[in-house]
Amino acid sequence: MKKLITFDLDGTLAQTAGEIAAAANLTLREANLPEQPEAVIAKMIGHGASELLMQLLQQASPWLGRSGVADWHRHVWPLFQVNYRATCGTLATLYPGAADMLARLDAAGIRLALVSNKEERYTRTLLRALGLEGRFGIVIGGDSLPRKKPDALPIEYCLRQFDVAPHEAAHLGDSHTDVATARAAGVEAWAVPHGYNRGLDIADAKPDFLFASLADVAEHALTRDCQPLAA
Ligand SMILES: O=C(O)COP(=O)(O)O
Ligand SMILES: [Mg+2]
Repeated sequence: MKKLITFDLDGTLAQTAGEIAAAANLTLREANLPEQPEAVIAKMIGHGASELLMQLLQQASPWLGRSGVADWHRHVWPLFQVNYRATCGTLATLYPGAADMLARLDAAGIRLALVSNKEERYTRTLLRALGLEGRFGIVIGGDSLPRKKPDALPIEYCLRQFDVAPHEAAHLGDSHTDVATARAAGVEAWAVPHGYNRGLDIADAKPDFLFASLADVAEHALTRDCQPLAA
């Protein structure tokens, strides 16, 4: 049994595309730029809010005029922060089985940590809204440490804090970034297919285990009995 499991948030534990798209489209409207469908914005999730705005502006480049994307980002980032602060945690929902999986792992004595690329202030707001405040021994956002996923640092930090060796740990995520982070830190890469991953098939990232559901993750973590989709 693993001693520590680190979890990605968006696309792994929670569906957040709706509230991120709402904040993004309100911001685009305020900036007189064309709105984007939620499905397009969902593919930009996974690198934090600031980078998502950068991608939105790159997409809008035909409408940006003479100012570059970086200038626009400086101008629009304060608006986006106001809007995301207002929507963060209002529309997001946990994927089925998320709360139960975490409770079961916690009860079994497995250390739990949250490693998201979302800025820490939004990460904490979201966890509170989802009823997961206090569930994780460590919460790391994209701006908590000098480097974020796919750098190994956030997971290495958790390993150090809990005094756990890499082979005793796993990272569960929804994206290529999560698999790459797990690899860089030397922990097992676990994945779920229900998330965002830029619209690509997460199986292509070759995680060590790919689970059909969060209930299967708990079953595997506790008994190693569950048959993953791929190994
Ligand atoms: O893009 C985000 O806001 C965060 O994404 P993550 O939780 O999947 O790392
Ligand atoms: Mg994710």
